[in-house]
Order: sequence, then structure tokens, then C-alpha cells
Amino acid sequence: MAMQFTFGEGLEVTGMLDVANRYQGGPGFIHGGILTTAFDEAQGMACMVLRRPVVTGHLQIDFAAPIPLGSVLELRARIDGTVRRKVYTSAEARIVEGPFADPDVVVATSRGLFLTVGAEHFDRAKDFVDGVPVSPHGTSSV
Ligand SMILES: CCCCCCCCCC(=O)SCCNC(=O)CCNC(=O)[C@H](O)C(C)(C)COP(=O)(O)OP(=O)(O)OC[C@H]1O[C@@H](n2cnc3c(N)ncnc32)[C@H](O)[C@@H]1OP(=O)(O)O
Repeated sequence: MAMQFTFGEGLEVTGMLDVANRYQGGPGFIHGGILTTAFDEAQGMACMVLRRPVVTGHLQIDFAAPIPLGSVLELRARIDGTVRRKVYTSAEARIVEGPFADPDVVVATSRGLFLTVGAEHFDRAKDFVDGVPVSPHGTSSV
């Protein structure tokens, strides 16, 4: 989705998301599915250090506080460990700009299991137009 990523020291990746009006769920606040997507992308991006494709196997989100439209969210994500093809990741979100901004408050957390896959995983979709990547990282541009 339309996030900006920076790769920090070690294994941590930081993603920034402008919470646009089109991301609304309940009146005035972000949709939970949008926040889930942002975590999925950030944690998937953290897996890039492995230099192997990954897909999400399991994602668990804790929505700790409402996030108003107009906020800027910072998501910090990392790999916590790997076991064979399994990649354990976690992330947390903070509002860093907007009326509810407080960089000391974690408004949501995520734990995700990613699996490394071979190129054949994606080959199955290559004949479909919808499978054509629309951004440089092969992620969606919502
Ligand atoms: C390049 C930039 C990237 C930017 C970020 C992009 C992020 C976006 C990522 C996505 O959203 S990907 C889209 C959503 N995910 C999918 O479509 C995946 C659909 N599921 C599958 O394709 C398969 O289920 C999957 C590849 C995840 C696993 O199938 P496999 O046949 O490869 O797994 P296998 O059965 O061999 O299991 C391997 C290990 O993983 C474990 N495992 C597999 N799926 C699991 C699951 N869902 N939950 C927990 N554990 C799981 C399994 O128990 C086992 O553990 P052990 O090694 O200990 O035996």
C-alpha cells in the first residue's frame, strides 16, 4: 500500500502511513483491515533482509486504541526469529502526527508468521493480469 519505508540499524524496518479518508472504517477512524494491511506490508518488508520471497501465513493484530483519519502512523517491524522456512515477526504502531499524536503510546501491535516460498508459488498467477506488480516492490498501491 502507499507507505514509505526506511531500513534502520539491525533488523528493524520503519513504515509511515498517512491515514487518508479513503481508509475510513467507523466514522472518523481507520478501518481495521487497512491497519492489518499496513502491518502485513511492514512485517513483510522486514523479511526482505532474508533475500527470499515470503508470504504471510498468520497475522494477529491487537487494536489497542482508535486511530483517527488525518493521522500519520509509524509502524516499526522486525524479524524476531526463524525456524526452517518460518519467519516470526512483530511490529507496533504509533501516531506521530495528528490530533491524537503521542510517540510514547503504542496504538496497535502485530505478530506475524511468514513462510519463505520458492518462485513457483507466484508462477501460478503469472498468466493473470491482476498478478502484475504495480509498485517497485511488487506490493499493492492502495
Ligand atoms: C518484496 C516486498 C514484500 C512486501 C511485503 C508484502 C507483504 C504481503 C504478504 C502477503 O500478504 S502474502 C498473501 C497472503 N498469504 C498467502 O496468500 C499465503 C497463502 N498460504 C499459502 O500459500 C500456504 O499456506 C503457505 C505458503 C503459507 C504455507 O504452505 P506450505 O505448504 O509452504 O507450508 P507447509 O505445510 O510445508 O508448512 C511449513 C511450516 O509452516 C507451518 N505453517 C504453515 N502455514 C502455517 C500457518 N498458517 N500458521 C502456522 N504455521 C503454519 C507448518 O506447520 C510447518 O511448520 P514446521 O516447519 O514446524 O513443520
